Amino acid sequence: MSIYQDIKEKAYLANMQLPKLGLVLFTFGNASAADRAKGVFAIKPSGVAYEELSPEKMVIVDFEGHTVEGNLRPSSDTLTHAVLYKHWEEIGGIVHTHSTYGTAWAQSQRAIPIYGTTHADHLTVDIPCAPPMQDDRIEGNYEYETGFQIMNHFKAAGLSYKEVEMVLVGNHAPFTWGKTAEKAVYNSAVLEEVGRMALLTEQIRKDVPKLKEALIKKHYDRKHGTDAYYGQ
Ligand SMILES: O=C(CO)[C@@H](O)[C@@H](O)COP(=O)(O)O
Repeated sequence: MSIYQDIKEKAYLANMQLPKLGLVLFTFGNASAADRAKGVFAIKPSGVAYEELSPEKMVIVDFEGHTVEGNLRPSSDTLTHAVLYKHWEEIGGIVHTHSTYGTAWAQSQRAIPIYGTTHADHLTVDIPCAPPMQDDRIEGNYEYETGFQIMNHFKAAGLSYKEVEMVLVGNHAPFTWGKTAEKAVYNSAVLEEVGRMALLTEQIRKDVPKLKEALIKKHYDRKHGTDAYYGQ
């Protein structure tokens, strides 16, 4: 048995949640799980249908993006996962999907505005949207540069990856993360649902105001503050 069996199982289970939750169609996404002590992560092989996956098919990659174990080609998004694991040291899992509503906001190059308390239960800010990649970086090491596009946007916007565990990449799609792969999957589902609600909200009322600061604070603190009684 592989010395990486634990993260292979975790990555497999996280990937299998994506079609179950309606977050991917065909092979439109990937999940990974990291083992920080060993300096590696397990990720979905590229282009393999979810129903054909098994823990053994997960590919083990180091934080530089080099394959360490596995016979299949790792996901085409592997270098983006590697960059985020390398620089954001408390992440244990990452998910990338092309879920419909999240991707529609990303394609529109818009952050998802904080309109309601469902959003505020998870975040105190809009779900950020990193700008689309510049042409020269698309021509270069695109997936690696995508990782930096995300990190640079967080830095410029003064956001912490520990507090905001999700992002849209303009013209592309969502990425989410968390301390575990399971949490990264949860965050993908939250992003999708909050994105759906925000779109419907704007359709019902074009000039809808953002949620009041007092309600943002009340809802976020109830779930994440010092006397939180519930939460992930
Ligand atoms: O971003 C994209 C496509 O735009 C990829 O995430 C998606 O096709 C999945 O690719 P992989 O099968 O993981 O190589």
